[in-house]
Amino acid sequence: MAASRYNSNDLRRQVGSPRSKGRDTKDTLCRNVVIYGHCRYMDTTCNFNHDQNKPASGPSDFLSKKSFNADSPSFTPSGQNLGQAKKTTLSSQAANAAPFTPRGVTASTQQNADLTMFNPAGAREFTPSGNTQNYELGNSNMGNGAAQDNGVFSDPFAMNSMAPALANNAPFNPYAGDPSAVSGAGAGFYSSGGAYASVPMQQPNYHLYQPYDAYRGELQPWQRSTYDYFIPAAMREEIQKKMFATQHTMPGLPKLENYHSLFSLDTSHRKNTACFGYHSWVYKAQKVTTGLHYVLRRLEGYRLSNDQSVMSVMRDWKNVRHENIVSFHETFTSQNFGDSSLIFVYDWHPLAKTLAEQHFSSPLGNNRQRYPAVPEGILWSYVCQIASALYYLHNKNLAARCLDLSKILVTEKSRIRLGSCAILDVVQYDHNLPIQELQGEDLVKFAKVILCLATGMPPNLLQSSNTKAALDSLVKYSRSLRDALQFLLSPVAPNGQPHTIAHFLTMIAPQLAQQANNTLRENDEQQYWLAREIENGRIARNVMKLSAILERGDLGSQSNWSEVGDRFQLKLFRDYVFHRVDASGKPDLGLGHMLSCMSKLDAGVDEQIMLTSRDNETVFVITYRELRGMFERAFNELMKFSKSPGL
Ligand SMILES: Nc1ncnc2c1ncn2[C@@H]1O[C@H](COP(=O)(O)OP(=O)(O)OP(=O)(O)O)[C@@H](O)[C@H]1O
Repeated sequence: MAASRYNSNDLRRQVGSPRSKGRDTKDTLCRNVVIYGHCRYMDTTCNFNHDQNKPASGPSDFLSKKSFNADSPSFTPSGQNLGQAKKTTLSSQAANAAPFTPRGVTASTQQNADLTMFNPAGAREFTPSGNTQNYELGNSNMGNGAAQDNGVFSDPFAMNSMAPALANNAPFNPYAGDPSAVSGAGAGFYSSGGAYASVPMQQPNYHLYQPYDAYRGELQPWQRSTYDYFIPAAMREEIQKKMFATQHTMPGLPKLENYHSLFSLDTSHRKNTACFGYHSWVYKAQKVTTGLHYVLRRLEGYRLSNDQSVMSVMRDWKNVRHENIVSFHETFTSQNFGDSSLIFVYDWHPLAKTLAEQHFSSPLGNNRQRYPAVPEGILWSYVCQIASALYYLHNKNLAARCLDLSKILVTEKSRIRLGSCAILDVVQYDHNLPIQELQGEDLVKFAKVILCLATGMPPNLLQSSNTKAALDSLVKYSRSLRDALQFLLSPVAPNGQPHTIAHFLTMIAPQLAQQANNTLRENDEQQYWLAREIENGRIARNVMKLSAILERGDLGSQSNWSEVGDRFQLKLFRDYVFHRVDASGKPDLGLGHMLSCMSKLDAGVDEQIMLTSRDNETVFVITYRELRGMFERAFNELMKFSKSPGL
């Protein structure tokens, strides 16, 4: 077994100052006297000889000694319970190790570690100021436990790693704060390009929880702790609502050949036939073969007389893919609604609203009410997106045709998609109609959509009033917006050339640039939250695995499987991570502790933790690496008994 089981009483006995070796030191000249001329402990606790005239005797005289190690007198400052660290490496699996673990330990062992932590301030006096002695660097024991545990700890202050570079005997003081001295002292180690320029980079451990910088808002500490780990509540709510909307079902609707679980999306029974010349109904449905969700638009009572129209629409529209157009997939007829219906299948965009619903509180019908005008920033966003979609379609020799407030979809804040494309190409099929004419109509319809939103007039109200007068009334909007609408409404330029969407795009180039910038900013923000959720997803997976292992009782022929062997330590680890209590016995629900422990488990770092059984009778000192091995073994064992693919 990787970890050792100890009795907590044994451990407690180890806490405290290590004992002196009881060596006779009064003949040994105190090194502080040699280096500094005096020793501040001479009248108190230092037992060494402070009389320089008295000849040093015996082999312990440090002047004749080459090595500088933990046994040297001046490494034993009184008042600090550093004691004399053993030169031999101390394994984490030895019972005596835990209380003396100085660095890299977790909260549970930190209090004890404070006693043995190497304190640069406290050691200041031992910094050699002259070239009076050679350090045996490769062997040096700083008294801070850095060399413990077979190199498990990497101590940034340990000098072992610098030994080759400092072999030229130049004393190196890591606390001197003098970069030039560093490069001078260890020329082979540091490049001449700069004192720290070539310090070998430590590779980050990619498995540890490393979210981006903390949320920058002005929040209270208790709020921050939540915001620091998860996506904003509003964003999460929106995504959850979308998932919820996708799962909606409605009894009583027929099942079609390829689609089932229909759900009506219509918000009203009053349907107008203005768009297609037929009543149309909209359903969300799931495809039988793939389980994916789609939107079906049904034209009620439509009799297909010309197969040609359907063939040409399938050919032209099936491969139209643009971020501002609702993708069309297929069209078919159906008798399952009790009539002869023509059905068009589109992408499903959960929580989509039409522009009319968004700004005019649909249904429009014969609505003659005026609504608040839409702010110019949003209008420009719509203009740029619709223009981009039309540019794509016109370049493909297609026309949108169905540009209507009740058929353009909005998702999120102002994301636009042209919906119901391809329908008019079937129901008003005329292969002799010149496409340029339809594209010219697209521009005028486009202008009218924007004009409706800018004036707050529903389409029927706008139609009955003078378009020019409506345009002139837009005094609170910028000149460039009015010019853009004017351009779209006039079919030809003064030179007789027809206006095209390509010309229009050059006209609104500054707004397109602004729109692109807004999109990039949103993209950056989403990347930020995505990065955070990736970390959380990884941890959620491990929590699921751990829960699958623990408290499950028997497995195969082994009774109480999850309570014995490696699983026992995993159970104590679970307690350590999730069931902590503070000094007064109240639950400690710090998310930071949980996330950090779970990510260290995932990374299998060499950091040690102390796990204690609930009855305080058993204590384990164990590394995350060892726990990780147990975790994997236990889960793999579990998988052998399972038919499901696992996590
Ligand atoms: N592809 C889609 N994805 C998600 N929702 C959609 C999709 N297409 C339409 N919808 C939604 O279905 C609902 C009904 O759409 P519809 O086009 O019938 O609007 P309407 O206002 O009822 O228009 P009309 O009166 O002309 O039928 C709207 O809320 C719309 O947002």
